[in-house]
Amino acid sequence: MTVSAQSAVYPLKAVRRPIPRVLSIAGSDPSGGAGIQADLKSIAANGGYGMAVITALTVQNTQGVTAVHVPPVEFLRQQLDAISDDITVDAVKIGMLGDAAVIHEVRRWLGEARPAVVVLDPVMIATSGDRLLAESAETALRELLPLADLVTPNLPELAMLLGEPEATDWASALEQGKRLAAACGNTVLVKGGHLQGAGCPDALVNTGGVLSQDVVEFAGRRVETRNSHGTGCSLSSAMATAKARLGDWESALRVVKPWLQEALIQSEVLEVGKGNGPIHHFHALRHALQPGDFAVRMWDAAQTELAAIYGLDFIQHLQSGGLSEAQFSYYLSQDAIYLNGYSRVLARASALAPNETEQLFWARGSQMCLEVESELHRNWLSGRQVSGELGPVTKAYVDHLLAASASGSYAVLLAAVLPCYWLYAEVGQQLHHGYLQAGASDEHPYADWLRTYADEAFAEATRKAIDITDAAAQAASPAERAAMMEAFAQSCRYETAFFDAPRLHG
Ligand SMILES: Nc1ncnc2c1ncn2[C@@H]1O[C@H](COP(=O)(O)OP(=O)(O)OP(=O)(O)O)[C@@H](O)[C@H]1O
Ligand SMILES: Cc1ncc(CO)c(N)n1
Repeated sequence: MTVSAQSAVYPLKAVRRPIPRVLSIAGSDPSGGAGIQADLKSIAANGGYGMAVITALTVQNTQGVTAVHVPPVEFLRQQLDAISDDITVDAVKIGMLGDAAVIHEVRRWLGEARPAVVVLDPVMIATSGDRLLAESAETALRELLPLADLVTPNLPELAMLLGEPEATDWASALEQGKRLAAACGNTVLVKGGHLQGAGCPDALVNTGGVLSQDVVEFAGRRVETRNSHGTGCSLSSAMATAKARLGDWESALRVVKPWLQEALIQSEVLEVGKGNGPIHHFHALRHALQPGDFAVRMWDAAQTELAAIYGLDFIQHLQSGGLSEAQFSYYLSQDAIYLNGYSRVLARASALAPNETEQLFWARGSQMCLEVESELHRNWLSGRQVSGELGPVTKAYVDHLLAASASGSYAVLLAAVLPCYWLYAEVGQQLHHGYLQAGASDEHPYADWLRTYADEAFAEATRKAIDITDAAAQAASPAERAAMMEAFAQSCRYETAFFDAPRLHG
């Protein structure tokens, strides 16, 4: 076998500029879905540093454009020169130009600044059908085409630039693309967005041998959505960015097309406007968890078990006073055994804690468990008939906690230990409240026990334990967070089982 220099197993592309500096010269869309607003999002989402020189202001929302204001061209010149006097521009995307004076000014600037990559989106008419380029400026726009490396017309724009009728099928759109590319001497991105059918293809067309073939097609599925406002702006600025980063148009469209398709698919979550809504440029960005977010998720996950706990005979009879002495004694004895195991697990949390504050918090919790355990023996269990044998639910619950402590993840361990604080505090408060509501009778057989329940110091410790666990979730990886939710939910189920164990095993 001969080994050639071109036979790399995985031919890596040379990165041209890791974070290209990309300038958008375009109009403003205050609704944020098109124009420079879309361009800046698109540039950032595709790994570039975005800049913007505004050619025109539009009064626009997802339903249409109602006014256009083109500021003095002198001011445009100052903006463009301010950028190129100071900053190396790796790529330029040109969008809405408004009128012929603006086009001439941009043309002058391109001739002087000579940016390495120029993408021209020949914007004439908005998705809503409103004009964004004065009719008298169409000739000036045609003359600008040869200064661009890539032109990205939609089908009506392609037809207008050629002075031909609009293509109604993909094959004739590609033929028109070839004619425009040959006329301008550059690459044309022919877009299938305006065609009908299940597919939504795009193609890069260049008749000068720049591409691997004259026509390079990229198949795509049509996304069923009204949210197509600004797809053309987003595509052209993403292409400018990806070209500067990856070095060639084909590599650029290979990453940009799937990105755009996903942005269309996920656009529904944005819920912006009543008309043609924007696409979701940052669909790939995982939003960082904010403080309190994970606590809410855990609380939501605990609701089913909490409802189950309130429905248990044990809890209802403890509240009413009808609970049998045997079941109450079983519960107390298992609680003492459980607390001993729980104390060891909290000591492990203390050992894994990332700082002294948390180390001390769990160490104190661990110590408190042992104190409560001996108080149970001293004050509650000494006069009772109890076996002191390890029950099946107690064993399973403690084993689950020990397994979580063996996982080595502080965050997962905290999620496992939290329900014992949180659900117990919650149930305790409800039981105590119910006892007070019913008149706080001394005749209640479990009056002493119910009085100990609503302990403010324990509620405070519970709040702190929730905050620490929430913070640990913020620092955790997505996989670790999933394991946290699993460990938390499992402990919640054991909390329910623990209250139900006296009925089954007592
Ligand atoms: N429904 C869709 N599903 C998938 N891709 C689409 C859809 N609509 C448009 N696209 C893609 O979006 C890009 C822009 O295409 P389109 O032909 O809509 O441009 P445009 O008319 O200039 O956009 P704009 O709506 O911003 O004026 C192309 O890559 C096209 O394939
Ligand atoms: C400012 C601006 N530029 C371009 C378009 C094309 O979508 C638009 N709607 N608004």
